[in-house]
Amino acid sequence: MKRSNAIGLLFIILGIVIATIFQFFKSDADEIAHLSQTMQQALQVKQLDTQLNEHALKAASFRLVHFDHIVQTVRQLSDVRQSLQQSVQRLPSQLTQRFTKLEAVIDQRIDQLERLKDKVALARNSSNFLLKYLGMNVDKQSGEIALKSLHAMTELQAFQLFPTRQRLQATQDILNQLTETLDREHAFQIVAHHLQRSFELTQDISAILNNVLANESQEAINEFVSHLYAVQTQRQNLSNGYRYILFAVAVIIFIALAYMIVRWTKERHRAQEAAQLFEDAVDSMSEGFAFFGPDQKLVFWNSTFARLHDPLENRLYKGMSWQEFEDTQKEVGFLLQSELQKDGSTLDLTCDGNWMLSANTHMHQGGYAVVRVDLTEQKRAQDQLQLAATVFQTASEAMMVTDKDDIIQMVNPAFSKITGYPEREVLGHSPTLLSSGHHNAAYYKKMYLDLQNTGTWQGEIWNRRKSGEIYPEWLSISTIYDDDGEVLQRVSLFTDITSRKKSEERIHYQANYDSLTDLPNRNLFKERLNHAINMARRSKDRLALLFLDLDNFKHINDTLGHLLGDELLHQVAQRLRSLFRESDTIARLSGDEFVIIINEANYDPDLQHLLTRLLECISLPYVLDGNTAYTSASVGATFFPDDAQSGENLLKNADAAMFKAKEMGRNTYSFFTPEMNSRAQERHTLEVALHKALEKKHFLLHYQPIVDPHTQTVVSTEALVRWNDPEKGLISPEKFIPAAEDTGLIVPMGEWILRQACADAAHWQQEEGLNVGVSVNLSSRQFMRSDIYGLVKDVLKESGLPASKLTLEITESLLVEDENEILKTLRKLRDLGVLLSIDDFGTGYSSLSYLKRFPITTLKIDRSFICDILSDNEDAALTQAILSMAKSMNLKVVAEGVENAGQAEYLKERQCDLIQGFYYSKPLALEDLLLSLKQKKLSA
Ligand SMILES: Nc1nc2c(ncn2[C@@H]2O[C@@H]3COP(=O)(O)O[C@H]4[C@@H](O)[C@H](n5cnc6c(=O)[nH]c(N)nc65)O[C@@H]4COP(=O)(O)O[C@H]3[C@H]2O)c(=O)[nH]1
Repeated sequence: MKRSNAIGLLFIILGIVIATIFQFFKSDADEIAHLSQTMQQALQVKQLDTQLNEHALKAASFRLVHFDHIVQTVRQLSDVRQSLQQSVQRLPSQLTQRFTKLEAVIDQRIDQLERLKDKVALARNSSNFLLKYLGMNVDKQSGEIALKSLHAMTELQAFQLFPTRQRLQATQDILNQLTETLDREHAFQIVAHHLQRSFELTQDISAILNNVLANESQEAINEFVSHLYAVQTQRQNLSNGYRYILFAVAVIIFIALAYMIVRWTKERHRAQEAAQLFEDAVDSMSEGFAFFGPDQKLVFWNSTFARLHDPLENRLYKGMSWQEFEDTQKEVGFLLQSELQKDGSTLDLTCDGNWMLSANTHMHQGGYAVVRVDLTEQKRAQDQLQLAATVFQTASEAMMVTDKDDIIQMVNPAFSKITGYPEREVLGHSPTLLSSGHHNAAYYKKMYLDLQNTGTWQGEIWNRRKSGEIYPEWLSISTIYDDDGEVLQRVSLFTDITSRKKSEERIHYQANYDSLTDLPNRNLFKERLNHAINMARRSKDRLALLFLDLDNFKHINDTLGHLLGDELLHQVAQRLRSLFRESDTIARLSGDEFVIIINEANYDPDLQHLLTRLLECISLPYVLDGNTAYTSASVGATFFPDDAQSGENLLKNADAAMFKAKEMGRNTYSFFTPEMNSRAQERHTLEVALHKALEKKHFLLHYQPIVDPHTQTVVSTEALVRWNDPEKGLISPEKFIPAAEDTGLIVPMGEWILRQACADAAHWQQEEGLNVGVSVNLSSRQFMRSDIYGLVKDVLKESGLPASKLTLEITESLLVEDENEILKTLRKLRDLGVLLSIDDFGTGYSSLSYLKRFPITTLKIDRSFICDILSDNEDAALTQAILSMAKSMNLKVVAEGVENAGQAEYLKERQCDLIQGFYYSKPLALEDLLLSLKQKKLSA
């Protein structure tokens, strides 16, 4: 029997016992209560009986005026007797018998009382009669008789009051005497008769009273009561006995119950412990486990099961049906994939990326044991293993696994590809078969020690391929240890870094060398200079730094083109190399600037001699693609530690000295002196001031008219920037434009100039009604460094100036830069309708072919040709050639720098389209220009 059933049965029995006991006690209590009630009734009977005695006594002694009390008491007695009769019926038969007896006695007693009442009533009537009679007839008789009658009456009454034997005799005697007397006195015979009668009645009353008082009833009642008491006591004792027994039974049951409860509690506790142990054990299982009972309801699941079903979001609950469990899984899309296995289990992929093996076993008692094995890690490991195998097979890095004795166990295809050794030729061999002999024993010893100490080593190593070729590789070795910390295997990974080394070298070269001359560039120069300074500081030597700038290189570049310019630079570098020692550093800083670091240099004549030779060497003719070109150099020289302590300052010094050499007429050298610093300082100050001036808007524009000599009308103007310094007044652009270009300030400055010029021209066009255009100079650097097309488009839109009224003046040097980009931008500008003019035409690159490619509209002949046009045949011829060529190419020509009428006339005669120069007007402030234009004061 199951424990729960046993407990149920026990409680049922207990309930029955308790109910029976309760019933028993209830009936027992009823019975006892009934007995006690009967007893009370019996005592009441006894009490009434006693009262009846008293009433009888009083009645017999004629002390009762009436018999109401007797009647009432008799009635009460009858009622109580009736109740008692009913009560007695439920009592044992012995009591019934006694009660029957009692009833008879009571009946008898009531009879006696009835008789007593009658007798007493008769006696009292007789007495009353006698008294009345005597009272009425006392005068008719002798006093003796009356007295005797009264005496007899008195005696009689005394007897009635105290009916003793003596008094009976005495009363009898008196009555006898009276009777005798009365016989003679006939009139009083009736008295005698009544006295006799009263006497007899009194005797009867006394007899009845005696019977009444004989206490038969009391005896009967007492007997009944004592029996009743005995029954009650017996019943009480019996009840007590039962109580004790029941108490004992209750105690036994209670002890038994307590024992059972304690046992059950212990067993339950043990069962709970066992269940807990089971749950803990199941809970600690790495497998997920859940149990659905025979009713298909979820009874239990462990934490692994909960974790694996995490996406169900705590929707598992005790009592959940199998169907509900499956529906919930579907609802949340728990299973992404499920593969049936041979053993009936399934390999599932869950929506949170876990893999698990699921088996649902149907129990023979019904229900399911649901087991989930988390295979995520295993799957991952498997995948990783597969990945590792794939990586091993497909990696471009060579991999080699050696055992603890340094014997090759595994190599991958990349190993064979790099080393040229197929796997079978290296397995079982030592990696030393790859040794190139490039490294000494110390190198390998260091590697071995590192591996022993840290388990890893990495670095560059040169090995030998099967073909015998030596190559560099980047090798990383790591060690795998066993559980005891002993070396198990070593894994070596290496890549062939031949090409990387080459590209590193290339990158290093590009970062540090000038590709045109193969000389160190500014970067490497700085490094070398600092190194040389440190060395010189240590060895307390002096070093010299030379700054060399080619004279008129720009001109050569412009005239011969940049390819030949480059060739010239290349040849200069070769000449420099041939002049200086290997230990000296020759570097190209930029363009035509070279620097030379001379270690252990002295002011001695040797250095001066070297400098002279340097100048001579540079000024020798250069043959460039069949053309002979000449150049010279200006060289500045400075010394460490005499002139400066740092590389930066040394370079500044050498630069300043080179400027000095330029000032000295070029093709010469100059040694740095402290005064030269002030010049460099000046340039720096200029740069700072320019920044400030731009911020504070200290620039303004002057406009120089461009005149059509044939009509003598102003067709356009050239905008020329001025720096209006609050202290120095107007400063010429030639003094600050180069600095603005060097610092990049030319970009914001040029933007401002273009905006202002277009705004002014739009003003005089629209407000003043002057149909005059404007030309704006665009510096090559400004052109290269900003989005000129976007700027021009915006500015035209903003100002409202027609594009055809804007001419952009560019220099020839711009056209030889990055041709394609420039061409694209110029074409876009031209498409806008803007005119494009080549400034300073004739001074630069003399190939005219670009004029065809670029959308140029105007050529501006440089004023250096105009100024001697009347005296110099060459200038005149060149001007003529430009004019003819322009005409044939349909280009307009502006001659600038025209200072006199002769020049103007000359140009006009040769069909020069436009003229600009002091002859017509100097550059004017806006107001002055407007005034002149309005007054048409432009003709010379
Ligand atoms: N001796 C002489 N000179 C004459 C005569 N007619 C005009 N000039 C001067 O020649 C220069 C013409 O400008 P440029 O060739 O573009 O040469 C300009 C131009 O290259 C540059 N420059 C001036 N303004 C700007 C500007 O707004 N932007 C840029 N990027 N450069 C500018 O500064 C250079 C010098 O400008 P300026 O000093 O204004 O000098 C102006 C002008 O004053 C003449 O009959 N005789």
